[in-house]
Amino acid sequence: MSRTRHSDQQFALDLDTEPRQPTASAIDTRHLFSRAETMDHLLDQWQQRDWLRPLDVGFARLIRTLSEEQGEPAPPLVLLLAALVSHQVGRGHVCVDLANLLQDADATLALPPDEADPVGTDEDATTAAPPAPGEVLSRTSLNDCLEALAESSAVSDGSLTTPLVLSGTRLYLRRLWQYERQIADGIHARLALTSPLADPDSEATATLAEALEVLFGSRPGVDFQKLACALAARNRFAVITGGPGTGKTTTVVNLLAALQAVASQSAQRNGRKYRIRLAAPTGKAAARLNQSIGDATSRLPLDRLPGQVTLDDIPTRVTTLHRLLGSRPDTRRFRHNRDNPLLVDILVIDEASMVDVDLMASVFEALPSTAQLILLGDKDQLASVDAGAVLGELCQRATAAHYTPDTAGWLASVVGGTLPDELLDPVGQRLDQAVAMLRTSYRFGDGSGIGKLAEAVNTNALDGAMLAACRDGGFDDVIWLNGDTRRPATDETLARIADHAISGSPGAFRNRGEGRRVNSQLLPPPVGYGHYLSLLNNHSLTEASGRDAWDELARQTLRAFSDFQVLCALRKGPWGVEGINDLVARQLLAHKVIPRAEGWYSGRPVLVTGNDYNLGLMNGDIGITLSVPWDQDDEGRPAHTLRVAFPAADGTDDIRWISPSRLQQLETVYAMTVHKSQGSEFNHTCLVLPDRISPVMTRELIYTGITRARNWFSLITGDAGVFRDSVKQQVVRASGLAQGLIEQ
Ligand SMILES: Nc1ncnc2c1ncn2[C@@H]1O[C@H](COP(=O)(O)OP(=O)(O)OP(=O)(O)O)[C@@H](O)[C@H]1O
Repeated sequence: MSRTRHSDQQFALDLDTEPRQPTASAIDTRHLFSRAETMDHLLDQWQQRDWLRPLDVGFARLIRTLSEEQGEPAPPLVLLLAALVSHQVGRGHVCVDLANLLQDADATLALPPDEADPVGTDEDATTAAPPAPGEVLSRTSLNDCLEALAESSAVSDGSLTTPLVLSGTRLYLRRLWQYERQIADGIHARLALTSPLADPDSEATATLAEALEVLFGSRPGVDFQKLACALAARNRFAVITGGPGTGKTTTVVNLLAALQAVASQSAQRNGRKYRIRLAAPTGKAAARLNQSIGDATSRLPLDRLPGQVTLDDIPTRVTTLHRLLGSRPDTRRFRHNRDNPLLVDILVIDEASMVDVDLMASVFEALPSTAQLILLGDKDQLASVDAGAVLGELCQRATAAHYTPDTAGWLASVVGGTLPDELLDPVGQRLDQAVAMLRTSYRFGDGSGIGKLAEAVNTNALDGAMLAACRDGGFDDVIWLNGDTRRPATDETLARIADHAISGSPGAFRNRGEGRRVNSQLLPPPVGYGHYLSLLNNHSLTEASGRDAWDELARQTLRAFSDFQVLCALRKGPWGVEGINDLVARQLLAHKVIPRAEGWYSGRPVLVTGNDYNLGLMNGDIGITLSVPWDQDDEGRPAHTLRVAFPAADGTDDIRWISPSRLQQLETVYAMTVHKSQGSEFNHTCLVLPDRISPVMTRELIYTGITRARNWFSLITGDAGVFRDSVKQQVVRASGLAQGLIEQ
């Protein structure tokens, strides 16, 4: 069978086609797999019900057109699978594993969606409901699918430029297959590079061991931070994963200091230090890392390290990945790529769980082939918004480590100590030897409810005792405001959320949240949004105040705003971000702490929802609207105007003031989705869960929501059972990255 190469441009056609007019005829299921028109009709009906996006159906249609142009009409089964793989990509999967799809289509596809019209209750009684995807797929088999795909000119194993790629039983959109390959190749090539540090008897290894001894000292048992440093130093690609406060930042700063010590002693490098860059996926995450990197760097015992390592050798500026790679307006292509690589020897990416396959592939493309890449992140957090779960997949085996005897021996000579047997594996894979998991949280002490609750959620151990402790004041730092009511009245609960959002309900915490110490520091009691608004409403600045004074007020207000954040699982409805934003704004207006509840007003907090390269704003940036006296009235006197204050993008303490009229994509942010909160941390976080479960409410989502709280966590549920049930739901994203690394 001949196959023709299609240009990439053809595949990039705008697939977001207009939906076709509804067709009233019933689907003749006998011809589903023999007539493309019948399959087309079925896909149309699924689209009309919002089960599929126009993009998914458009993609299937494009394949049909391209195949017909080749004189080889695509089998209807291929059209079906094309639409479904596109649907899955929209849900964050990199591919569809056909074996899983055929085994349990409903669960794999989450179709029909819960909120859609139930099948069989079509409003138009003359129209029979279309069969659901699960029912359609039950009429075929894995073999049929593989055969149909093998015969289609739209499919190849990737060696031809076809819109679909089949790898084993995994079916990909070509673009995503390419990203995955690029990542796997980049990792594999780096893991195959030999380093002088791999030789336990080399001078470089002796310097590394000496530096690690200075930085960490020796302690009984395994020091996982020291171990992580050693492994990451030895490999050109490494992952350090750990929950909140397990010392990822501390570890990486020590690692960079140790590597600079090795570089400065290396004859090969002639004393040249490494060029190091630090990056994070969002501005918010970059700003947070800036702060903690700065703190950790200032504690380095540089004078005791081997070599001449100075503060200048450890970068403290963290940039966003988009900025690092050189994003350009109106194109997805970055300035830095294979032809124009980054000038860097070591790149550290924090919050790597948020990086999707597309962006990660761009990182590998822009990195020089020998540059070292270190990923930091929490493997248990929600995966990226767009397709892929790169960090999660690379860390699949992190808990049990799987270190080989060779790695264990090397670690013993560099780090000291003996690894426990349960972390050893004589047949551990190459990647395992470059992954380290930090296991002790220094942020949450032993008594911390936030730490305990997060762990219980993560390990699916949310038992009655834990729920009772949250409900009945068993912890200093956790409250479940309405945990005593199984199914509270919606109005009452929403009113409670509104009150809580203003005050933070310190009275509901033990001792009103007073007198609590964390790491011997006395904490102020928990607050709500009333806190930052009172700062804003009671300042004493005037027209005569200089720009510095206004900058300082903005800084303080932004800091105070980050002391509290309501997080929602959902976007829409009364329990979602939209409903809660509206609810809180109305309550703040009723308390007269904001002048209006809609449009622009002093005190309005906003979240940027799309990158704006011209303004230098990134998706996820948060700003606060202030009334500033920088306008002039008709007589030339100073007049107040609204400006939105954003923290500087470069991680400095500067403030950027932007006129509201210039801001295009944004929303009010009294509430934000847990997804959007990734990479951020708030002193007090309130997680709102709705009154019924939905597929988006998963263990990862609840864990991410809880771990956004640094010191205080409150939970409000529309139905108590939803909390427990969400933790039982776990989503595994289909991808072939881990498999690809094994097969290389
Ligand atoms: N080995 C250690 N001994 C004592 N304290 C530590 C140790 N490692 C880290 N810490 C402290 O724990 C806190 C959290 O550390 P760090 O910021 O490095 O963790 P992280 O994993 O990067 O945190 P996050 O989850 O917020 O990104 C810091 O105050 C740090 O000083």
